[in-house]
Amino acid sequence: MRVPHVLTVAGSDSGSGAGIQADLKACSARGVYCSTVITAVTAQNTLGVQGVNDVAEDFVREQLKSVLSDMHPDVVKTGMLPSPGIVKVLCQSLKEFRVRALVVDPVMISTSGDVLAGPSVLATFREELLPLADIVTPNLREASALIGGVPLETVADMRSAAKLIHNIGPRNVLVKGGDLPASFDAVDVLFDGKEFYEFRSTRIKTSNTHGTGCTLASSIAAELAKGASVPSAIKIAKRYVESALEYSKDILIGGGRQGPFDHLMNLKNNTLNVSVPRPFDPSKLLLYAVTDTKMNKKWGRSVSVAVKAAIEGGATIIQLREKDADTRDFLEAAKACLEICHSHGVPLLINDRIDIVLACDADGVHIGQSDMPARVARSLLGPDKIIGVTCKTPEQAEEAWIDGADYIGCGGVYPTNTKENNAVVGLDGLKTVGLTSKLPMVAIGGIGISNVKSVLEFGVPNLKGVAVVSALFDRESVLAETQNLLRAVMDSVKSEQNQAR
Ligand SMILES: Nc1ncnc2c1ncn2[C@@H]1O[C@H](COP(=O)(O)OP(=O)(O)OP(=O)(O)O)[C@@H](O)[C@H]1O
Ligand SMILES: Cc1ncc(CO)c(N)n1
Ligand SMILES: [Mg+2]
Repeated sequence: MRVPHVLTVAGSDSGSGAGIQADLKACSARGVYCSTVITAVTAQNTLGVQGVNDVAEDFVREQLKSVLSDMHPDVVKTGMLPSPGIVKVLCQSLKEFRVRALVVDPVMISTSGDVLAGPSVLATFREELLPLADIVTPNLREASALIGGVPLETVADMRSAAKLIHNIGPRNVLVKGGDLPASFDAVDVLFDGKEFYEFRSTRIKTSNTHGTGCTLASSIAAELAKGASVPSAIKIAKRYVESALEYSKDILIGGGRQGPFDHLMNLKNNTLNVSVPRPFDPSKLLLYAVTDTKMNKKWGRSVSVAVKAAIEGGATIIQLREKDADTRDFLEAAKACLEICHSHGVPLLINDRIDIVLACDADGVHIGQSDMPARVARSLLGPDKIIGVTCKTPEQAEEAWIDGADYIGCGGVYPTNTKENNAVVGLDGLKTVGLTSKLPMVAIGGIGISNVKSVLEFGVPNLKGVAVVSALFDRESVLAETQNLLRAVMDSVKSEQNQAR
Protein backbone atom coordinates (compact mmCIF):
# COMPACT_ATOMS: atom_id res chain seq x y z
CA MET A 1 0.00 0.00 0.00
CA ARG A 2 1.40 3.38 -0.97
CA VAL A 3 1.20 6.08 1.68
CA PRO A 4 1.18 9.81 0.92
CA HIS A 5 4.68 11.13 1.56
CA VAL A 6 6.07 14.61 2.20
CA LEU A 7 9.78 15.37 2.28
CA THR A 8 10.60 18.39 4.40
CA VAL A 9 13.84 20.25 3.72
CA ALA A 10 14.23 22.47 6.77
CA GLY A 11 16.09 23.38 9.93
CA SER A 12 15.93 21.69 13.30
CA ASP A 13 14.34 23.65 16.15
CA SER A 14 15.71 22.46 19.50
CA GLY A 15 12.51 23.69 21.14
CA SER A 16 10.53 21.48 18.73
CA GLY A 17 7.77 24.01 18.09
CA ALA A 18 8.85 24.88 14.55
CA GLY A 19 11.13 23.56 11.81
CA ILE A 20 11.69 19.87 11.14
CA GLN A 21 10.00 18.89 14.40
CA ALA A 22 6.79 20.79 13.60
CA ASP A 23 6.77 19.29 10.11
CA LEU A 24 7.09 15.74 11.45
CA LYS A 25 4.33 16.29 13.99
CA ALA A 26 1.97 18.01 11.56
CA CYS A 27 2.40 15.35 8.87
CA SER A 28 1.93 12.58 11.44
CA ALA A 29 -1.19 14.23 12.81
CA ARG A 30 -2.53 14.52 9.27
CA GLY A 31 -1.78 10.90 8.44
CA VAL A 32 1.08 11.43 6.00
CA TYR A 33 4.59 9.96 6.03
CA CYS A 34 7.32 12.55 6.45
CA SER A 35 11.01 12.23 5.59
CA THR A 36 13.48 14.95 6.57
CA VAL A 37 16.51 16.65 5.07
CA ILE A 38 18.11 18.88 7.70
CA THR A 39 19.68 22.11 6.46
CA ALA A 40 20.66 23.72 9.76
CA VAL A 41 20.58 23.00 13.45
CA THR A 42 19.32 25.82 15.63
CA ALA A 43 19.62 26.41 19.36
CA GLN A 44 16.20 27.84 20.01
CA ASN A 45 13.59 28.12 22.76
CA THR A 46 10.58 30.20 23.67
CA LEU A 47 12.82 33.27 24.15
CA GLY A 48 14.21 33.22 20.63
CA VAL A 49 17.09 31.85 18.57
CA GLN A 50 20.39 31.58 20.44
CA GLY A 51 22.48 29.96 17.72
CA VAL A 52 22.49 28.52 14.21
CA ASN A 53 24.78 25.89 12.75
CA ASP A 54 24.43 25.31 8.99
CA VAL A 55 24.80 21.79 7.64
CA ALA A 56 27.53 21.58 4.94
CA GLU A 57 26.15 21.95 1.38
CA ASP A 58 27.53 18.60 0.27
CA PHE A 59 25.86 16.88 3.13
CA VAL A 60 22.52 18.50 2.35
CA ARG A 61 23.00 17.19 -1.21
CA GLU A 62 23.72 13.72 0.14
CA GLN A 63 20.60 13.67 2.30
CA LEU A 64 18.48 14.87 -0.64
CA LYS A 65 19.85 12.15 -2.88
CA SER A 66 19.29 9.43 -0.27
CA VAL A 67 15.64 10.29 0.13
CA LEU A 68 14.68 11.39 -3.40
CA SER A 69 16.42 8.55 -5.26
CA ASP A 70 14.83 5.83 -3.19
CA MET A 71 11.73 6.91 -1.32
CA HIS A 72 10.01 9.00 -4.00
CA PRO A 73 8.11 11.55 -1.88
CA ASP A 74 4.96 13.00 -3.48
CA VAL A 75 5.58 16.52 -2.29
CA VAL A 76 8.63 18.48 -1.13
CA LYS A 77 8.12 21.20 1.47
CA THR A 78 10.94 23.61 2.24
CA GLY A 79 11.51 25.63 5.39
CA MET A 80 14.73 27.20 6.64
CA LEU A 81 17.36 27.27 3.87
CA PRO A 82 20.18 29.21 5.53
CA SER A 83 22.54 29.91 2.60
CA PRO A 84 22.35 30.58 -1.14
CA GLY A 85 24.52 27.48 -1.67
CA ILE A 86 21.96 25.24 0.05
CA VAL A 87 19.12 26.75 -2.01
CA LYS A 88 21.09 25.99 -5.19
CA VAL A 89 21.79 22.41 -4.11
CA LEU A 90 18.07 21.94 -3.46
CA CYS A 91 17.08 23.35 -6.86
CA GLN A 92 19.53 21.05 -8.63
CA SER A 93 18.16 18.01 -6.78
CA LEU A 94 14.57 19.00 -7.58
CA LYS A 95 15.43 19.17 -11.28
CA GLU A 96 17.10 15.77 -11.13
CA PHE A 97 14.38 14.03 -9.10
CA ARG A 98 10.90 15.26 -10.02
CA VAL A 99 8.13 15.43 -7.43
CA ARG A 100 4.42 16.14 -7.82
CA ALA A 101 4.43 19.43 -5.96
CA LEU A 102 6.81 21.86 -4.28
CA VAL A 103 5.66 23.92 -1.28
CA VAL A 104 8.07 26.72 -0.39
CA ASP A 105 7.80 28.36 3.03
CA PRO A 106 10.33 31.14 2.47
CA VAL A 107 11.56 31.19 6.05
CA MET A 108 13.62 34.30 6.64
CA ILE A 109 12.38 36.05 9.73
CA SER A 110 10.45 34.27 12.45
CA THR A 111 7.55 35.85 14.34
CA SER A 112 10.00 36.32 17.23
CA GLY A 113 11.96 38.63 14.91
CA ASP A 114 15.01 36.38 14.54
CA VAL A 115 16.77 36.14 11.19
CA LEU A 116 16.89 32.54 9.95
CA ALA A 117 18.10 33.26 6.41
CA GLY A 118 19.88 36.50 5.62
CA PRO A 119 19.47 38.91 2.67
CA SER A 120 21.96 36.91 0.58
CA VAL A 121 19.41 34.09 0.36
CA LEU A 122 16.70 36.43 -0.90
CA ALA A 123 18.10 36.72 -4.40
CA THR A 124 18.49 32.96 -4.78
CA PHE A 125 14.94 32.46 -3.54
CA ARG A 126 13.67 34.87 -6.19
CA GLU A 127 15.82 33.64 -9.03
CA GLU A 128 15.95 29.91 -8.52
CA LEU A 129 13.54 28.44 -5.97
CA LEU A 130 10.32 30.42 -6.29
CA PRO A 131 9.97 29.79 -10.03
CA LEU A 132 9.88 26.05 -9.25
CA ALA A 133 7.25 26.37 -6.52
CA ASP A 134 3.64 25.27 -6.80
CA ILE A 135 2.90 27.41 -3.79
CA VAL A 136 4.92 29.83 -1.69
CA THR A 137 3.74 30.84 1.80
CA PRO A 138 5.45 34.01 3.09
CA ASN A 139 4.44 35.67 6.36
CA LEU A 140 4.04 39.46 6.35
CA ARG A 141 7.69 40.31 6.83
CA GLU A 142 8.87 37.71 4.32
CA ALA A 143 6.35 38.90 1.74
CA SER A 144 7.55 42.43 2.30
CA ALA A 145 11.20 41.36 1.88
CA LEU A 146 10.38 39.52 -1.36
CA ILE A 147 8.90 42.67 -2.91
CA GLY A 148 11.64 45.06 -1.85
CA GLY A 149 10.72 46.04 1.67
CA VAL A 150 7.29 47.68 1.31
CA PRO A 151 5.59 47.30 4.72
CA LEU A 152 2.31 45.33 4.70
CA GLU A 153 -0.39 46.48 7.07
CA THR A 154 -3.78 45.61 5.59
CA VAL A 155 -5.48 42.82 3.70
CA ALA A 156 -5.36 45.06 0.63
CA ASP A 157 -1.56 45.29 1.05
CA MET A 158 -1.44 41.51 1.29
CA ARG A 159 -3.32 41.21 -2.00
CA SER A 160 -0.95 43.49 -3.87
CA ALA A 161 2.03 41.69 -2.38
CA ALA A 162 0.62 38.31 -3.46
CA LYS A 163 0.27 39.59 -7.01
CA LEU A 164 3.81 40.96 -7.12
CA ILE A 165 5.26 37.74 -5.69
CA HIS A 166 3.31 35.76 -8.27
CA ASN A 167 5.28 37.61 -10.95
CA ILE A 168 8.46 36.01 -9.59
CA GLY A 169 7.18 32.69 -10.90
CA PRO A 170 5.43 30.48 -8.32
CA ARG A 171 2.06 28.99 -9.40
CA ASN A 172 0.31 30.12 -6.18
CA VAL A 173 1.11 32.67 -3.49
CA LEU A 174 -0.34 32.53 0.02
CA VAL A 175 0.45 35.61 2.09
CA LYS A 176 -0.16 34.71 5.74
CA GLY A 177 -1.72 37.23 8.05
CA GLY A 178 -0.92 35.63 11.40
CA ASP A 179 1.18 38.65 12.28
CA LEU A 180 -1.22 41.25 10.91
CA PRO A 181 -1.58 43.79 13.68
CA ALA A 182 -4.99 44.44 15.20
CA SER A 183 -6.91 42.02 13.03
CA PHE A 184 -9.82 40.25 14.62
CA ASP A 185 -9.59 37.21 12.33
CA ALA A 186 -6.49 35.36 11.13
CA VAL A 187 -6.67 36.11 7.41
CA ASP A 188 -4.47 34.58 4.70
CA VAL A 189 -4.63 35.70 1.06
CA LEU A 190 -4.13 33.35 -1.91
CA PHE A 191 -3.43 34.49 -5.45
CA ASP A 192 -3.31 31.82 -8.15
CA GLY A 193 -2.48 34.11 -11.06
CA LYS A 194 -6.14 34.75 -11.84
CA GLU A 195 -8.12 35.05 -8.67
CA PHE A 196 -7.76 36.04 -5.06
CA TYR A 197 -9.07 33.86 -2.26
CA GLU A 198 -9.28 34.82 1.40
CA PHE A 199 -8.99 32.19 4.10
CA ARG A 200 -10.23 33.32 7.47
CA SER A 201 -10.22 31.67 10.85
CA THR A 202 -10.91 32.88 14.34
CA ARG A 203 -7.82 34.45 15.87
CA ILE A 204 -7.10 32.26 18.89
CA LYS A 205 -6.06 34.24 21.95
CA THR A 206 -2.83 32.50 22.85
CA SER A 207 0.89 33.11 22.93
CA ASN A 208 1.51 29.52 21.83
CA THR A 209 1.91 30.34 18.14
CA HIS A 210 5.54 29.43 17.59
CA GLY A 211 5.69 27.22 14.50
CA THR A 212 2.29 28.07 13.01
CA GLY A 213 3.96 28.93 9.69
CA CYS A 214 5.92 25.68 9.43
CA THR A 215 2.85 23.73 10.49
CA LEU A 216 0.61 25.42 7.95
CA ALA A 217 3.06 24.78 5.11
CA SER A 218 3.61 21.13 5.98
CA SER A 219 -0.12 20.56 6.43
CA ILE A 220 -0.70 22.06 2.98
CA ALA A 221 2.00 19.73 1.65
CA ALA A 222 0.32 16.80 3.43
CA GLU A 223 -3.06 17.51 1.80
CA LEU A 224 -1.43 17.97 -1.61
CA ALA A 225 0.29 14.60 -1.13
CA LYS A 226 -3.14 13.06 -0.52
CA GLY A 227 -4.31 14.57 -3.80
CA ALA A 228 -6.16 17.74 -2.77
CA SER A 229 -6.28 20.88 -4.90
CA VAL A 230 -4.34 23.93 -3.65
CA PRO A 231 -7.36 25.84 -2.29
CA SER A 232 -8.80 22.84 -0.49
CA ALA A 233 -5.37 21.90 0.90
CA ILE A 234 -5.10 25.42 2.36
CA LYS A 235 -8.61 25.28 3.76
CA ILE A 236 -7.98 22.02 5.59
CA ALA A 237 -4.48 23.04 6.72
CA LYS A 238 -5.77 26.30 8.14
CA ARG A 239 -8.59 24.57 9.97
CA TYR A 240 -6.04 22.17 11.43
CA VAL A 241 -3.78 25.00 12.67
CA GLU A 242 -6.78 26.78 14.14
CA SER A 243 -7.99 23.74 16.07
CA ALA A 244 -4.48 22.84 17.28
CA LEU A 245 -4.05 26.42 18.58
CA GLU A 246 -7.47 26.34 20.22
CA TYR A 247 -6.75 23.01 21.85
CA SER A 248 -3.35 24.12 23.20
CA LYS A 249 -4.09 27.75 23.97
CA ASP A 250 -3.48 27.25 27.69
CA ILE A 251 -0.49 24.91 27.72
CA LEU A 252 2.65 26.27 29.35
CA ILE A 253 6.07 25.32 28.00
CA GLY A 254 9.02 27.66 28.58
CA GLY A 255 9.16 31.17 29.99
CA GLY A 256 9.41 33.18 26.77
CA ARG A 257 6.94 35.28 24.84
CA GLN A 258 6.00 32.67 22.25
CA GLY A 259 5.46 29.04 23.17
CA PRO A 260 4.92 25.91 21.09
CA PHE A 261 1.50 24.29 20.62
CA ASP A 262 0.31 20.70 20.57
CA HIS A 263 0.00 19.13 17.12
CA LEU A 264 -1.54 15.85 18.23
CA MET A 265 -4.75 17.14 19.77
CA ASN A 266 -6.76 14.50 17.98
CA LEU A 267 -5.31 12.09 20.52
CA LYS A 268 -6.67 14.16 23.38
CA ASN A 269 -9.00 11.41 24.52
CA ASN A 270 -6.46 8.68 24.63
CA THR A 271 -2.69 8.80 24.43
CA LEU A 272 -2.18 12.42 25.40
CA ASN A 273 -3.96 12.26 28.73
CA VAL A 274 -1.85 14.43 30.96
CA SER A 275 -2.26 12.07 33.90
CA VAL A 276 0.00 9.03 33.74
CA PRO A 277 -2.09 6.16 32.42
CA ARG A 278 -2.29 3.26 34.84
CA PRO A 279 -2.13 -0.21 33.39
CA PHE A 280 -5.37 -2.12 33.88
CA ASP A 281 -5.47 -3.82 37.27
CA PRO A 282 -7.26 -7.22 36.91
CA SER A 283 -8.11 -7.28 40.62
CA LYS A 284 -10.68 -4.58 39.75
CA LEU A 285 -12.79 -7.36 38.17
CA LEU A 286 -13.63 -8.76 41.65
CA LEU A 287 -17.15 -7.37 41.90
CA TYR A 288 -18.14 -6.05 38.53
CA ALA A 289 -21.51 -4.23 38.48
CA VAL A 290 -23.37 -3.95 35.15
CA THR A 291 -26.30 -1.53 35.00
CA ASP A 292 -29.61 -2.19 33.26
CA THR A 293 -31.97 0.51 32.04
CA LYS A 294 -35.16 -1.50 32.57
CA MET A 295 -34.31 -2.43 36.16
CA ASN A 296 -33.50 1.14 37.10
CA LYS A 297 -36.76 2.25 35.55
CA LYS A 298 -38.67 -0.47 37.40
CA TRP A 299 -37.25 0.65 40.75
CA GLY A 300 -37.50 4.34 39.91
CA ARG A 301 -33.77 5.09 40.12
CA SER A 302 -31.52 7.10 37.87
CA VAL A 303 -28.46 5.26 36.64
CA SER A 304 -26.15 7.51 38.65
CA VAL A 305 -28.06 6.84 41.86
CA ALA A 306 -27.80 3.10 41.19
CA VAL A 307 -24.09 3.34 40.39
CA LYS A 308 -23.37 5.39 43.50
CA ALA A 309 -25.09 2.80 45.70
CA ALA A 310 -23.19 -0.07 44.05
CA ILE A 311 -19.87 1.71 44.57
CA GLU A 312 -20.66 2.52 48.18
CA GLY A 313 -21.57 -1.13 48.66
CA GLY A 314 -18.14 -2.18 47.38
CA ALA A 315 -18.40 -2.72 43.59
CA THR A 316 -14.86 -2.61 42.17
CA ILE A 317 -15.68 -1.75 38.54
CA ILE A 318 -18.81 -0.43 36.79
CA GLN A 319 -20.15 -1.04 33.31
CA LEU A 320 -22.97 1.11 31.93
CA ARG A 321 -25.20 -1.01 29.75
CA GLU A 322 -27.96 1.30 28.58
CA LYS A 323 -29.58 -0.43 25.64
CA ASP A 324 -32.68 1.76 25.39
CA ALA A 325 -31.39 5.21 26.35
CA ASP A 326 -31.22 8.12 23.93
CA THR A 327 -27.62 8.97 23.08
CA ARG A 328 -27.78 12.41 24.65
CA ASP A 329 -29.24 11.09 27.89
CA PHE A 330 -26.73 8.26 27.89
CA LEU A 331 -23.84 10.72 27.54
CA GLU A 332 -25.10 12.88 30.40
CA ALA A 333 -25.58 9.81 32.60
CA ALA A 334 -22.11 8.56 31.70
CA LYS A 335 -20.54 11.90 32.66
CA ALA A 336 -22.33 11.87 36.02
CA CYS A 337 -21.30 8.26 36.68
CA LEU A 338 -17.70 8.96 35.68
CA GLU A 339 -17.45 11.64 38.33
CA ILE A 340 -18.80 9.30 41.01
CA CYS A 341 -16.59 6.42 39.88
CA HIS A 342 -13.41 8.48 39.75
CA SER A 343 -13.96 10.03 43.15
CA HIS A 344 -13.92 6.44 44.48
CA GLY A 345 -11.05 5.14 42.30
CA VAL A 346 -13.44 2.80 40.45
CA PRO A 347 -13.05 2.40 36.66
CA LEU A 348 -16.09 3.07 34.46
CA LEU A 349 -16.63 1.05 31.31
CA ILE A 350 -19.32 1.56 28.69
CA ASN A 351 -21.08 -1.32 26.98
CA ASP A 352 -20.62 -1.32 23.21
CA ARG A 353 -20.64 2.47 22.65
CA ILE A 354 -17.15 3.63 21.61
CA ASP A 355 -18.60 7.07 20.84
CA ILE A 356 -19.75 7.49 24.43
CA VAL A 357 -16.33 6.37 25.74
CA LEU A 358 -14.66 9.03 23.59
CA ALA A 359 -17.18 11.72 24.33
CA CYS A 360 -16.94 11.45 28.12
CA ASP A 361 -13.39 10.01 28.34
CA ALA A 362 -14.58 6.91 30.21
CA ASP A 363 -12.00 4.28 31.16
CA GLY A 364 -12.93 1.78 28.49
CA VAL A 365 -15.48 -0.31 26.67
CA HIS A 366 -16.98 -3.76 27.00
CA ILE A 367 -17.86 -5.36 23.68
CA GLY A 368 -19.80 -8.42 22.66
CA GLN A 369 -19.19 -10.71 19.70
CA SER A 370 -21.61 -8.77 17.49
CA ASP A 371 -20.29 -5.31 18.46
CA MET A 372 -17.29 -3.46 17.02
CA PRO A 373 -14.33 -5.88 16.70
CA ALA A 374 -11.81 -5.40 19.54
CA ARG A 375 -9.04 -4.61 17.05
CA VAL A 376 -11.05 -1.72 15.60
CA ALA A 377 -12.05 -0.55 19.08
CA ARG A 378 -8.39 -0.51 20.09
CA SER A 379 -7.40 1.57 17.09
CA LEU A 380 -10.18 4.04 17.83
CA LEU A 381 -9.56 4.26 21.56
CA GLY A 382 -5.77 4.19 21.60
CA PRO A 383 -3.46 2.26 23.86
CA ASP A 384 -4.65 3.42 27.29
CA LYS A 385 -8.30 2.44 27.41
CA ILE A 386 -9.60 -0.78 28.93
CA ILE A 387 -11.21 -3.17 26.47
CA GLY A 388 -13.18 -6.20 27.62
CA VAL A 389 -14.74 -8.79 25.31
CA THR A 390 -17.48 -11.33 25.94
CA CYS A 391 -16.24 -14.77 24.88
CA LYS A 392 -18.01 -18.11 24.92
CA THR A 393 -15.29 -20.21 23.31
CA PRO A 394 -11.50 -20.58 23.49
CA GLU A 395 -11.30 -19.37 19.87
CA GLN A 396 -13.08 -16.13 20.71
CA ALA A 397 -10.82 -15.68 23.74
CA GLU A 398 -7.72 -16.24 21.61
CA GLU A 399 -8.95 -13.63 19.13
CA ALA A 400 -9.64 -11.15 21.96
CA TRP A 401 -6.09 -11.62 23.21
CA ILE A 402 -4.58 -11.09 19.74
CA ASP A 403 -6.77 -8.01 19.24
CA GLY A 404 -5.43 -6.35 22.38
CA ALA A 405 -8.27 -6.89 24.90
CA ASP A 406 -7.47 -6.38 28.59
CA TYR A 407 -9.89 -8.96 29.97
CA ILE A 408 -12.58 -11.35 28.84
CA GLY A 409 -16.07 -11.85 30.21
CA CYS A 410 -17.34 -15.42 29.96
CA GLY A 411 -20.93 -16.59 30.25
CA GLY A 412 -23.77 -17.09 30.68
CA VAL A 413 -22.68 -19.26 33.49
CA TYR A 414 -26.30 -19.73 34.59
CA PRO A 415 -29.56 -18.91 32.79
CA THR A 416 -30.68 -15.30 33.17
CA ASN A 417 -33.56 -13.00 32.26
CA THR A 418 -31.29 -10.05 31.53
CA LYS A 419 -30.22 -11.38 28.15
CA GLU A 420 -32.82 -13.22 26.11
CA ASN A 421 -31.70 -16.15 23.95
CA ASN A 422 -28.28 -16.08 25.53
CA ALA A 423 -26.61 -19.50 25.35
CA VAL A 424 -25.51 -20.86 28.70
CA VAL A 425 -21.92 -22.11 28.73
CA GLY A 426 -22.14 -23.38 32.31
CA LEU A 427 -19.28 -23.83 34.74
CA ASP A 428 -17.58 -26.27 32.37
CA GLY A 429 -17.68 -23.79 29.52
CA LEU A 430 -16.24 -21.17 31.85
CA LYS A 431 -13.40 -23.48 32.77
CA THR A 432 -12.63 -24.44 29.15
CA VAL A 433 -12.33 -20.79 28.13
CA GLY A 434 -10.47 -19.78 31.30
CA LEU A 435 -7.84 -22.48 31.15
CA THR A 436 -6.92 -21.74 27.53
CA SER A 437 -6.81 -17.95 27.81
CA LYS A 438 -3.94 -15.75 28.92
CA LEU A 439 -6.31 -12.92 29.83
CA PRO A 440 -7.90 -12.20 33.20
CA MET A 441 -11.50 -13.32 33.19
CA VAL A 442 -14.77 -12.34 34.82
CA ALA A 443 -17.76 -14.70 34.95
CA ILE A 444 -21.23 -13.43 34.02
CA GLY A 445 -24.78 -14.72 33.79
CA GLY A 446 -27.25 -15.47 36.58
CA ILE A 447 -24.66 -15.09 39.33
CA GLY A 448 -25.80 -14.01 42.81
CA ILE A 449 -25.32 -14.66 46.47
CA SER A 450 -26.61 -18.26 46.24
CA ASN A 451 -24.17 -19.49 43.62
CA VAL A 452 -21.16 -17.16 43.71
CA LYS A 453 -19.25 -19.66 45.84
CA SER A 454 -19.56 -22.44 43.26
CA VAL A 455 -18.30 -20.12 40.51
CA LEU A 456 -15.31 -18.66 42.35
CA GLU A 457 -14.26 -21.96 43.93
CA PHE A 458 -14.46 -23.94 40.68
CA GLY A 459 -10.69 -23.80 40.23
CA VAL A 460 -10.09 -21.45 37.28
CA PRO A 461 -6.90 -19.52 38.09
CA ASN A 462 -7.45 -16.52 35.80
CA LEU A 463 -11.03 -15.99 37.02
CA LYS A 464 -10.70 -12.69 38.85
CA GLY A 465 -14.29 -12.01 39.80
CA VAL A 466 -17.99 -12.02 38.96
CA ALA A 467 -20.10 -9.62 36.92
CA VAL A 468 -23.65 -9.13 38.10
CA VAL A 469 -26.76 -7.29 36.94
CA SER A 470 -29.99 -8.47 38.57
CA ALA A 471 -28.40 -9.55 41.86
CA LEU A 472 -27.57 -5.89 42.53
CA PHE A 473 -29.90 -3.75 40.48
CA ASP A 474 -33.16 -5.75 40.47
CA ARG A 475 -33.40 -5.31 44.23
CA GLU A 476 -34.89 -2.86 46.69
CA SER A 477 -31.55 -1.80 48.18
CA VAL A 478 -28.60 -1.77 45.79
CA LEU A 479 -26.27 -0.76 48.61
CA ALA A 480 -27.22 -3.65 50.93
CA GLU A 481 -27.18 -6.25 48.13
CA THR A 482 -23.74 -5.13 47.00
CA GLN A 483 -22.40 -5.29 50.55
CA ASN A 484 -23.81 -8.82 51.00
CA LEU A 485 -22.48 -10.05 47.70
CA LEU A 486 -19.06 -8.55 48.35
CA ARG A 487 -18.90 -10.43 51.65
CA ALA A 488 -19.73 -13.72 49.88
CA VAL A 489 -17.15 -12.98 47.18
CA MET A 490 -14.45 -12.24 49.75
CA ASP A 491 -15.25 -15.48 51.63
CA SER A 492 -14.89 -17.52 48.43
CA VAL A 493 -11.65 -15.81 47.50
CA LYS A 494 -10.23 -16.53 50.97
CA SER A 495 -11.21 -20.17 50.87
CA GLU A 496 -9.72 -20.52 47.35
CA GLN A 497 -6.48 -19.01 48.63
CA ASN A 498 -6.46 -21.41 51.60
CA GLN A 499 -6.99 -24.37 49.29
CA ALA A 500 -4.18 -23.22 47.05
CA ARG A 501 -1.76 -23.26 50.02
N1 LIG B 1 -3.59 33.37 16.90
C1 LIG B 1 -3.91 32.74 15.78
N2 LIG B 1 -5.14 32.17 15.64
C2 LIG B 1 -5.48 31.52 14.51
N3 LIG B 1 -4.66 31.37 13.47
C3 LIG B 1 -3.42 31.90 13.54
C4 LIG B 1 -2.97 32.61 14.69
N4 LIG B 1 -1.69 33.02 14.48
C5 LIG B 1 -1.35 32.57 13.25
N5 LIG B 1 -2.39 31.93 12.66
C6 LIG B 1 -2.41 31.29 11.36
O1 LIG B 1 -1.29 30.41 11.31
C7 LIG B 1 -0.74 30.39 10.00
C8 LIG B 1 0.72 30.83 10.06
O2 LIG B 1 0.74 32.24 10.06
P1 LIG B 1 1.92 33.21 10.52
O3 LIG B 1 1.64 34.49 9.82
O4 LIG B 1 2.02 33.27 11.99
O5 LIG B 1 3.20 32.48 9.92
P2 LIG B 1 4.74 32.60 10.35
O6 LIG B 1 5.00 33.93 10.91
O7 LIG B 1 5.51 32.14 9.19
O8 LIG B 1 4.82 31.53 11.52
P3 LIG B 1 6.07 31.25 12.52
O9 LIG B 1 5.55 31.68 13.85
O10 LIG B 1 6.24 29.79 12.41
O11 LIG B 1 7.21 32.04 12.06
C9 LIG B 1 -1.63 31.29 9.18
O12 LIG B 1 -2.64 30.53 8.56
C10 LIG B 1 -2.22 32.25 10.19
O13 LIG B 1 -3.40 32.83 9.76
C1 LIG C 1 14.33 25.84 12.40
C2 LIG C 1 13.23 26.83 12.24
N1 LIG C 1 12.56 26.87 11.09
C3 LIG C 1 11.55 27.77 10.92
C4 LIG C 1 11.19 28.63 11.92
C5 LIG C 1 10.07 29.62 11.70
O1 LIG C 1 9.18 29.64 12.70
C6 LIG C 1 11.92 28.56 13.13
N2 LIG C 1 11.62 29.37 14.17
N3 LIG C 1 12.92 27.64 13.26
MG1 LIG D 1 3.84 34.05 12.88
